Amino acid sequence: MSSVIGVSSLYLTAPAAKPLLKVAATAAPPSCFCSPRSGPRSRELAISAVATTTPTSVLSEEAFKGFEGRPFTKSPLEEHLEDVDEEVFDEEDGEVVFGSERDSVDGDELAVSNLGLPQRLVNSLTKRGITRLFPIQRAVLLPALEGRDIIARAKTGTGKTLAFGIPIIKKLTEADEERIMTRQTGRLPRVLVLAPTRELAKQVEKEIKESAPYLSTVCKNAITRGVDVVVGTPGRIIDLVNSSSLKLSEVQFLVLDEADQMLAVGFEEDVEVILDRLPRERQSMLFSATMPGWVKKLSRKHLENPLTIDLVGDDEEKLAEGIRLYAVPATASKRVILSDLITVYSKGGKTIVFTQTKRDADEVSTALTLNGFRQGKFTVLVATDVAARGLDIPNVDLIIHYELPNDPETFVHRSGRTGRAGKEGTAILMFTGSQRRTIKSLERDVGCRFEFISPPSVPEVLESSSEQVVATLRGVHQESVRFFLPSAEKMMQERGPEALAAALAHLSGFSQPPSSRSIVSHEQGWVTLQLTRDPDYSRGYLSPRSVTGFLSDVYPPAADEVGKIYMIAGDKVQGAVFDLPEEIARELLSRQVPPGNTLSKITKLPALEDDGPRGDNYGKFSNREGGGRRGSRGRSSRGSGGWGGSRGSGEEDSFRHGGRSFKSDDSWSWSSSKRGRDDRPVGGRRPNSGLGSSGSRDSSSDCVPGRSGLLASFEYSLSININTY
Ligand SMILES: Nc1ncnc2c1ncn2[C@@H]1O[C@H](COP(=O)(O)OP(=O)(O)OP(=O)(O)O)[C@@H](O)[C@H]1O
Repeated sequence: MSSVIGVSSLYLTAPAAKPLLKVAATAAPPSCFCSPRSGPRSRELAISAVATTTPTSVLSEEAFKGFEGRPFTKSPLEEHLEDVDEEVFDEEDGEVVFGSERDSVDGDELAVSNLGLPQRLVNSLTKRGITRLFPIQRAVLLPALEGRDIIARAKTGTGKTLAFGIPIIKKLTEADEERIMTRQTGRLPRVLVLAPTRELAKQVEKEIKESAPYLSTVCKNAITRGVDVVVGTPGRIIDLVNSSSLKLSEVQFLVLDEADQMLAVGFEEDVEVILDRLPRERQSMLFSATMPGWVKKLSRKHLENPLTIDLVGDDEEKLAEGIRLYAVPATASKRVILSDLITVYSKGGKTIVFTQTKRDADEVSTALTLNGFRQGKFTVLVATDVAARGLDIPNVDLIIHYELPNDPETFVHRSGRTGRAGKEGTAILMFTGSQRRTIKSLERDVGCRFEFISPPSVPEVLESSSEQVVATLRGVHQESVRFFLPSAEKMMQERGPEALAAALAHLSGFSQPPSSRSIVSHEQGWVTLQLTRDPDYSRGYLSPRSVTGFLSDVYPPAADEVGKIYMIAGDKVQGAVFDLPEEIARELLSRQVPPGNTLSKITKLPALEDDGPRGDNYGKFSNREGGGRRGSRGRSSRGSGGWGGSRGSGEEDSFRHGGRSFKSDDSWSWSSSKRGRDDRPVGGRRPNSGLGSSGSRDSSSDCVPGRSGLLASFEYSLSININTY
């Protein structure tokens, strides 16, 4: 987990060659400096706000409004920093500010009303419930107001949009107020925000519009009417520039949102063309989860002396806090398990189910529908990875990875659709037996831990269904209730509380008694048994063959009917689990078993041994440079070392995984032949295939208005199953 747990401060690493650090220091207790991150390559400074200056740039007083009363004196640590040997810093990376999402500042220092922001901006932020800055917003604000170019990274859902939005809006608003500018029609845009997908572009537009309704922000149209902020995908922006509908000559602020994703969806050329056409005098901010070679090259060429702000770091968990992680084996009947997971874990709230391809999304959403999930039980969006990045749908409670993501970034972004803006959420990974090792890789890459759970048992599903139905009943209108009162009273007289229980059972979809169900295959009418053997009584290890032998000794029909036998993982226990038809299991359990053997019906699966080669594409696809396995490369020895890692732009997309070395193209045919049993399509589709093969252009088409519009837009590329109460 995080190496900075319990340290509520920002960490600053600075090149000693640039010692002019100015620190708004609240002297941090010495313990703050004892982070394990301290190492030969970095020095850390605990501060509550940081600004840097170079000999040629002077901090404007304005930038520090709201931080009055905290003089810019050198802290003892800052003085120490100035004595630090130059060699310990990586000159190439320039100035880097590390921090943590856990950073907290007491008091009202981060209250938006105390930051010297224009009153109009404060009012609209407050109206939206945004009263205090989040850590990334705090970290970006001061250097951005100073005019620095910035490269930044923070976890999902932590408010990156307003991190660049607030300083830019402040500057635009003040410029307008100073000039008492009449809002000319036909004025040219001063801000250009590039986003990798139209959904994300639309969302950024919405966020800026709601924060500064007095500015004119457009996603694609109305440009001729005069505009302050233009947000779009590179493809769309290029089209507009080429058709002379958009002129970039007045752009003062450029934002590249999800820069690494631009690369992944094939926008690199468009981005470069656009950047070449922008005025050189401008401020640029680049947000990126990873730093593949292309992004590094881009920032070297187009950003000036950028300040890097990294609130994720190499060692920390890459997921936002507040996301509970579960992994559930789904050896068969995945869709049934999916339905049960949603029932039990969504608690009636919003769920997003991620699949890898549109076809799978279609199938899953159809299956959910067929399973009767249009009864208003829950709200589910089934989506491919195109929805994984950036989408800010409020209050999503549950993410289900119906199929394993191809790389750690996709996992982080999919999961990050919940647990946003400091809220809690749950992400569940469905895996098959052969994917157990991939989960270990994922844990290592993302720096997270899964709790392994069993598919929900029938009683769990019943209980959750009942709770949800009860919650739904609370929403039934009094007027309607009135009509049913006479019948209810009559039933209560006849059957007492049972009458209500029957109604709940029916509404939960359990009019018929629930039959037993295997927790391995989830098949109805089957149960799962566990056999364990005391090593003192046995010669040699338990194996599937010896389990069958045991069954034929105890009750031969059981040996004939037994399903696939899974061995329990670990050296301590010799055991196996297997499915049997309910009747046969009952008979078997009534028989005497040889001493040292224990046979029981189970409702939770123990950890099982791997049972074959990986059945997934984890690590085989990735952003062409930045994603994939990086563990052993460069200085980030763990996790997404693409950020600041040493992987050069010239490297090919080959990476090691689990002892095997893949090259994307070669590995495809290898994987195609292996994947049949996984019930997934074969062929050379990349993870973003929801966009189509020419995904980048598709994604740059028109934006869709509003939240409902946003969801509706997925109908072009994704399947949706949205149920509302
Ligand atoms: N200071 C704040 N206080 C409360 N809510 C905020 C604040 N800043 C942003 N938010 C809200 O938090 C949510 C997440 O913000 P945003 O979409 O910018 O996150 P993000 O970091 O860009 O996430 P992702 O990496 O997934 O794209 C949004 O609904 C936004 O309105």
